Amino acid sequence: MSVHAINHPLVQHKLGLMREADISTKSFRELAGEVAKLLTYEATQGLELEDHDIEGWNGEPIATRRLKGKKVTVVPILRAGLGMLEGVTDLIPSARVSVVGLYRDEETLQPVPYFAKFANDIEERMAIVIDPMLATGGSMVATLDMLRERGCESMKVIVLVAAPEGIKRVQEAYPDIEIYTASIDERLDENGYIVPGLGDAGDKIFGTR
Ligand SMILES: O=P(O)(O)OC[C@H]1O[C@H](OP(=O)(O)OP(=O)(O)O)[C@H](O)[C@@H]1O
Ligand SMILES: O=c1cc[nH]c(=O)[nH]1
Ligand SMILES: [Mg+2]
Repeated sequence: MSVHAINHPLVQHKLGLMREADISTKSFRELAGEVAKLLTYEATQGLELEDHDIEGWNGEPIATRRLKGKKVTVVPILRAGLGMLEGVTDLIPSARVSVVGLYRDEETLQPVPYFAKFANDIEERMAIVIDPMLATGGSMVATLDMLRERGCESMKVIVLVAAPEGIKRVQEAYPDIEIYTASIDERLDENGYIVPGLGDAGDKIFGTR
């Protein structure tokens, strides 16, 4: 597995704004979508192209290229993953959306599933799983397990912030998966929150803090 920490200036600037203690719901939500879009640009670098000959503006043939390869399903992990969805589908408008609902039990830090609805042909698609926070990794691994059980072979992960603990957990369960993130942060605190992190991303996106 490779972890891609994206150091692009726009990503780093926007992530820095998201870390401000008194950020508004509006700004946090907008920035989550913007950073998700920039990370999607990076995560799709490897998509395959094929030759495509067309007739150009003056009637002459032009050799162009278009996307080949696998179809995509984007998989937001509820709730917070929804805050990244539009940023991703802006760049991949034809993607199907498969939704996984999980929350992390505050005491045990274990993921508790409450919803799942996948694209019908999930086994033919590349899944891009999106969630702002990769903390212990429990929610991400549970989601990847659901996808793999349904025959999905090709999976990528996009998170805004990742803890080393979460990366390790995903790496152990799925050695071949690529993770794209705006930052690998220092550690988890005693409550399983990423430090320095963003705080509770779901609450900040939905204004429920
Ligand atoms: O890596 P983990 O330790 O599993 O933690 C990360 C999960 O916790 C957060 O969701 P939360 O449980 O707060 O649900 P929410 O999105 O509904 O707020 C976050 O959005 C991830 O899904
Ligand atoms: O730092 C964290 C960890 C889990 N979930 C969050 O929203 N933030
Ligand atoms: Mg939350």
